[in-house]
Amino acid sequence: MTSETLPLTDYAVSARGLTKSYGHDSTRVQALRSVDVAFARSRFTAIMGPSGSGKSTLMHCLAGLDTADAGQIMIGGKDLMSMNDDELTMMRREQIGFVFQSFNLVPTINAKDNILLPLSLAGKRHDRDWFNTVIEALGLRDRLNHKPHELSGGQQQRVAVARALLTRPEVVFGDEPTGNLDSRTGAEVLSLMRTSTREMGQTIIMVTHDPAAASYADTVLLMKDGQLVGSIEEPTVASVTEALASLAE
Ligand SMILES: Nc1ncnc2c1ncn2[C@@H]1O[C@H](COP(=O)(O)OP(=O)(O)OP(=O)(O)O)[C@@H](O)[C@H]1O
Repeated sequence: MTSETLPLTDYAVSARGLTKSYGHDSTRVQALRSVDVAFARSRFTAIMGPSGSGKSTLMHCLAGLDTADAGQIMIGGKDLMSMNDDELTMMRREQIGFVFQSFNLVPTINAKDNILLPLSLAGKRHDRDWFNTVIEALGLRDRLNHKPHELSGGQQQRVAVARALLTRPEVVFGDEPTGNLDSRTGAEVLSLMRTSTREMGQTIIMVTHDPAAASYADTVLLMKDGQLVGSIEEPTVASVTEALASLAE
């Protein structure tokens, strides 16, 4: 079934007519121009495009971190735009995982407590079996008692990925998740993210500038001037690099 034929509720995340501008009058920038997009479950999608094309704005709106001016966003069958602040906070805590370039771990607590933090904040107990599955998959078993500064960059990012996966969110958003890692460590983290889509059914949406990172995704969406202008299935470094070059023309 192609993405066009699925009803919107069958997607982990979808948006229709998403529009967003910044500034006023002469400084006004149209960051998103009526974007329609849908992300099927258990898929790893990368969003790419030239600087200023609207990638971060799209991701921040989809994740409820920024507010679109108009349009509809559905996450797990729920309408994000109609939620009040409390509902949005709950949605972000329980249905959305985040992996940022800067890891964003709490420095004073160990890896295990960092991984459990979103559940602790929500006042929920963790499912031990799932915790063990995630820890084993990410190779973190012998690092759980270490504080972030006692871990390498790659290990810190694996802790952040584990934290994102632990709530079994509808979607994990990655914002240049390997931007601070060397290429070998980045490749390791990306493989683990891809494994989580294949073996755990996780849906992942990642913004990146790096064709090598994007080649781990199932699909690359291409943006230009606040619009989606194309997509690549089963991307390779070469096909992504070529597509980006033609966008820049
Ligand atoms: N807070 C803001 N205030 C004003 N303009 C903004 C703001 N955030 C983004 N913009 C503008 O909106 C447009 C889209 O920006 P966005 O950050 O989404 O692009 P991007 O594709 O993620 O860029 P990059 O690859 O450089 O991170 C740009 O023209 C940018 O200058």
